[in-house]
Amino acid sequence: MNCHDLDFNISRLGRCRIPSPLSGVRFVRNDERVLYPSDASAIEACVAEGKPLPAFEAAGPREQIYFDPSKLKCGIVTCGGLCPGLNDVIRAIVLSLFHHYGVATVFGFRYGYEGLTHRHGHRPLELTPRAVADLHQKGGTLLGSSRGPQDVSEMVDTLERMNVGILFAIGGDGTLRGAQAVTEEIGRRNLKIAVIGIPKTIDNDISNVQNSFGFETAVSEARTAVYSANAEAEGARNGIGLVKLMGRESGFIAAYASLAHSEVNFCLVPEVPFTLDGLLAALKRRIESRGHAVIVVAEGAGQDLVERPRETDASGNVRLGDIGIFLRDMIPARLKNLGMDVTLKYIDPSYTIRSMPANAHDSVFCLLLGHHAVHAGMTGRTNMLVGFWKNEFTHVPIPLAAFERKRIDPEGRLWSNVLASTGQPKEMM
Ligand SMILES: Nc1ncnc2c1ncn2[C@@H]1O[C@H](COP(=O)(O)OP(=O)(O)OP(=O)(O)O)[C@@H](O)[C@H]1O
Ligand SMILES: O=P(O)(O)OC[C@H]1O[C@](O)(CO)[C@@H](O)[C@@H]1O
Repeated sequence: MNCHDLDFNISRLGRCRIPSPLSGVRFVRNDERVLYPSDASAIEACVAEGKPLPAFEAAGPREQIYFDPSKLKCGIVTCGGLCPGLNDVIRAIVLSLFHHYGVATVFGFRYGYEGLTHRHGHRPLELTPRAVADLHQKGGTLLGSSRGPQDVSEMVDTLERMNVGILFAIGGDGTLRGAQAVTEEIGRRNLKIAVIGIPKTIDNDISNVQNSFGFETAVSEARTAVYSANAEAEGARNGIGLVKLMGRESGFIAAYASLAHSEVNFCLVPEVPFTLDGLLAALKRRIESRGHAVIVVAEGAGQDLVERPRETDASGNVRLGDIGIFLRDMIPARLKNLGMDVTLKYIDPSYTIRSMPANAHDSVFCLLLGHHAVHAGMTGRTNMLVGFWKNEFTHVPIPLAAFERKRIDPEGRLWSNVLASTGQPKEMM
């Protein structure tokens, strides 16, 4: 992607026309920009060529809004896998709409995009401040979620019939592509409906978004599993603790959990290929010298080593082979052939982690994401998501976020840290 692609104008429904009551909003932000990228050479190149520096629009409340709060109805939908903080975001949107702007009608569409079609018969929930009061204390999503294609035209029919002015779509790259398809259909019908995305991915793999909500909770829960794996490994002769964590194409949870617990000896991520022989040789050396080892593997790592189901899930995401089970079975068997008996304990906390309530930091993050989503929607912005970049909340056009995954740069600073703490991956090839 050319860095100038980021110097954009966010889509808007039209000119702002209604003075905002901004009852509870303390400050109003002008159209500031958050520079991208932080890479000095890219910035120097822009300056040398006389081009404007690429930037995201800063998020925040504006002096004028597009919708009339007294007539506005909004909808919220959650799609894809669970993630800590989903309920916090739902609650933040409802409370911001109500308290900051005086919007009283918010529908919660049930079970993902299914709830926007009529054929599944899911009736929307009415989300009042009272209905969401304690929501942030629970994991999961009040609304339910789903995968699988839905008829976009039918979804827009529902929005039109229910007179929804802003749809908030909370989900991963699939959900965001769906939100874009909905926006395009809205445009074809010339309707005044805004669609705002809030990126949800436990894998932290949305492009042009520095951090996504739930990731920090996931890392801290993953660290608990790594502690247990380490205790099990140290408690046995030739003990190995093996932990599998989520991360289909991006190994951020595995990498950060490894950094958070520097006892991890091998961190295997999708971005860095390895061979079984290389891993076994390094593992054997480690156990010979220290008597135990801890391995963290992301679910998408080593896919060339395992049998893959040749299937997709309902949304078309490729199903992965189970690298955790493969290593659990292969490591003791192959090390035995090499003359070493080991005791391996396997921990897969994936679903436990992603269904947790958000930790304190993620709760704050979700609250602010929800508020910024409401501010953006109220001004008539559309086909965008609320991002986070250089510690600023930003407006990111959906096409810049949903079509290419963010992945670990193996040569980058994070990965250098992983190398420094494990000292292993390069010799495992
Ligand atoms: N191009 C698209 N047009 C319309 N709907 C889409 C499109 N791409 C994905 N969707 C829909 O978006 C929903 C969520 O997609 P998906 O199941 O891939 O989860 P996700 O949002 O990527 O979250 P996760 O990160 O948990 O996988 C599904 O109902 C899927 O059918
Ligand atoms: O089992 P499910 O619900 O389809 O979700 C699994 C996937 O969802 C993710 O958590 C992304 O949200 C991936 O890491 C994982 O592969």
